[in-house]
Amino acid sequence: MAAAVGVRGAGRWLVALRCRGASGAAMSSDAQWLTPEERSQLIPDLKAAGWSELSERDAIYKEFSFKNFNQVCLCVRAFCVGMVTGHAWCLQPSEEDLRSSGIIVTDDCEPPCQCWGPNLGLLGGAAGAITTSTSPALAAFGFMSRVALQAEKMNHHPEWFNVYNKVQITLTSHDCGGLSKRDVKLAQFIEKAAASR
Ligand SMILES: C[C@H](O)[C@H](O)[C@H]1CNC2=NC(N)=NC(=O)C2=N1
Repeated sequence: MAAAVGVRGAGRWLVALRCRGASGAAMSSDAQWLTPEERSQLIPDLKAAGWSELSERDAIYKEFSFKNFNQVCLCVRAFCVGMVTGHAWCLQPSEEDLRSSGIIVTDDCEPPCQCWGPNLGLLGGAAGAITTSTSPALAAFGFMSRVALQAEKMNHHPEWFNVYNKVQITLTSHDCGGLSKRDVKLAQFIEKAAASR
């Protein structure tokens, strides 16, 4: 899978390790294994962020857990979508509509929220308010979607497992049979994606 390429320079042997694809052709420099120096520089940062090294193979692992987020008060009795000449169109989405869009509906608006229509001002007492938040499962899916797009862009894919709000991720480079710079780059992206949820 991997080949050691010796280069004679300045009286000593410099060794660069490259990963090889299925055809046996050396892959781009981006596909190189991590050098020992890079490992000692980059892996501690990832460990500090919660990644661990697997004992059974050269890979890193982290579990992400998602909670409710985007808690906002939403007007449901008068959910106004626009205004023309002083009149707002008010929809009345059912709880079922909201739930099927991944919105959690509870009755505990805290603090009591006021309902505002776009360009309209306070809608007043006619509008009922509920607390809403996106479901943890949907938060996990959103995170996975962002990671999946990046993985496609890099042509480098995580091994992952998702149940409800948990996403377990293992990163390794199959063509290298171990960690490469691509794993570090993807792990760094994953950290950002998890932080921006
Ligand atoms: C053919 C395709 O380019 C390869 O199979 C890519 C796809 N994604 C990959 N992802 C990972 N993690 N390792 C790889 O070696 C790899 N190779």
